[in-house]
Amino acid sequence: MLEIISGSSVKKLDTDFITEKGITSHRLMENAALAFCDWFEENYHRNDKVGIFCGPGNNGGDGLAIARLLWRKGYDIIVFLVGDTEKASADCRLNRELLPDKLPAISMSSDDIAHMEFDLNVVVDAMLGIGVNRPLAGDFLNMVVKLNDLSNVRKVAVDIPTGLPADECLQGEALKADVTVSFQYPKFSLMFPEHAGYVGVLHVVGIGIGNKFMRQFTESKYYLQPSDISKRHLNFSRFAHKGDFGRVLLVGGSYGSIGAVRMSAEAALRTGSGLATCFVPACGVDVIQASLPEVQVISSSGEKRLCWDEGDMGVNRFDAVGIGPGMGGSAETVTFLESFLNVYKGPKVIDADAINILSNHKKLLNYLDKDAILTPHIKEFERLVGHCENHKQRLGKALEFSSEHSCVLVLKGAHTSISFPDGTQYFNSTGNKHMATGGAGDVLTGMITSFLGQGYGTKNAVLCGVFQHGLAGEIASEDKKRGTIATDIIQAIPKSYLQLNVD
Ligand SMILES: NC(=O)C1=CN([C@@H]2O[C@H](COP(=O)(O)OP(=O)(O)OC[C@H]3O[C@@H](n4cnc5c(N)ncnc54)[C@H](O)[C@@H]3O)[C@@H](O)[C@H]2O)[C@@H](O)CC1
Ligand SMILES: [K+]
Repeated sequence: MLEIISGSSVKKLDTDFITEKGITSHRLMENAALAFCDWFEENYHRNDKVGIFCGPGNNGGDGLAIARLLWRKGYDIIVFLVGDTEKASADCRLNRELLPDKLPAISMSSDDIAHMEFDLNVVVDAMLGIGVNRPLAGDFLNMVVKLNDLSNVRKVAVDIPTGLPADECLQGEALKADVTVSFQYPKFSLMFPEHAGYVGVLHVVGIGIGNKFMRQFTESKYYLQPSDISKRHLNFSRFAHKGDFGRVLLVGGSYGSIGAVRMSAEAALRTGSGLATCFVPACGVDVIQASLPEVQVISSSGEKRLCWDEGDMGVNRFDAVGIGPGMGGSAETVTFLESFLNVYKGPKVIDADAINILSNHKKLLNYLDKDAILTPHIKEFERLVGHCENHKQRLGKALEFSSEHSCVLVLKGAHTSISFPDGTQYFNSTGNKHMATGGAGDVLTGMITSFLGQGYGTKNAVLCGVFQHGLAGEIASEDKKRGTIATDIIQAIPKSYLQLNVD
């Protein structure tokens, strides 16, 4: 499990680690540079022309160490020094002294920056790291603007893109990296969607600080890794029968929006549910039976919209329920949702239109409990809790909501966050931009519901569901890119099990 800790904790952690291990800060910087270079060698050729832009702090020190190590490996390197070298940190100074004489290092004056012409394939950004404490100005700003304007050049940020604060939202400008290679722990601000265009693809490389040591710094924020997920999966014996894999109910649909609940049901089956049933308005019955023969269908008496008839409608025989996709927000449906939540007492995923109904009828929030998982995207979330200025505020409100209503809150998007009532918050590491397609959320609902039905328990179900949904999206988009659609994600679920080595 990778912990996400604040910039100030990172500094304290580094200092404590150095003291306890009896190593120098220079050694830790060398570890960081070596880890970066291992990653770099796997991704870039020696015939690439690499410009390494170094500032005067420890981020610049990393850059200078990286320059020395890559140069020794035969890369074509040129170093550009930005900022006041008189103010260089001790480790930056030391790495400057260790640069081989033959490795070109150019101190960039303001004039040089203004007139600079680039002939580079790769930019390595080591101007400023987590020490940034004010918006960029002067030479740093000018250099960043110039680098951002370059096209056909890959930009790789060391630890964090220059200008991006570790814990806050960006004010002003920052380097727009294609890839960010962050050391040991992903910084909090790398999770914010408003920073996506600056961070690019995020990689985290270890620099030798063990998890055990980091525990004392925990801020209850975690970045999910494949190994965290594999161990949360249940094993089933060869004597298992369909009842062991759970009976799930997917509730939703309205005239013109039956596909949503159908996709949730198919996703649940592909995730392993033994039996999946859809509860839809009458107009949806034939659609589902004809297109998905593996599911059973319960018809609501409402022709075009879900209506609650009477009694408990037998819903408590299901092990888990996913409710909301495509159900709309008509008056009958509001009554339906209230009756459903009043009657059904098992684990449930509440999504899409059901969330919008909760936003418009706040008294229904009283039905939330520890077995409820809400999965809003950002707009649905803000309908629920009100407008947020930025993602940092949203993440704070997600934790508040989860604690106030004792439920799990999944805030969907890049690095989907999962907030628990005990104050822990997990961030997803799988998925990509090609998953931003209609129906992807319905697939997630089906997957989490399926894990709930298989007896995973709320926490394991939601973590496995979110992670594996992203993984299936990555697999689906490998050869489809922006042509990926939600049903492709469903088709890729079986392969996501193979990748996690879960049978
Ligand atoms: N022992 C450690 O702390 C380690 C740190 N590492 C690297 O060190 C980095 C942090 O180093 P530092 O704390 O020295 O910080 P930085 O290298 O990010 O820069 C700090 C310097 O920049 C100045 N500064 C801040 N905002 C500025 C702005 N907007 N414009 C111009 N100058 C500005 C500060 O006054 C300070 O002098 C990490 O991001 C990481 O790359 C790694 O080497 C791993 C080990
Ligand atoms: K940087």
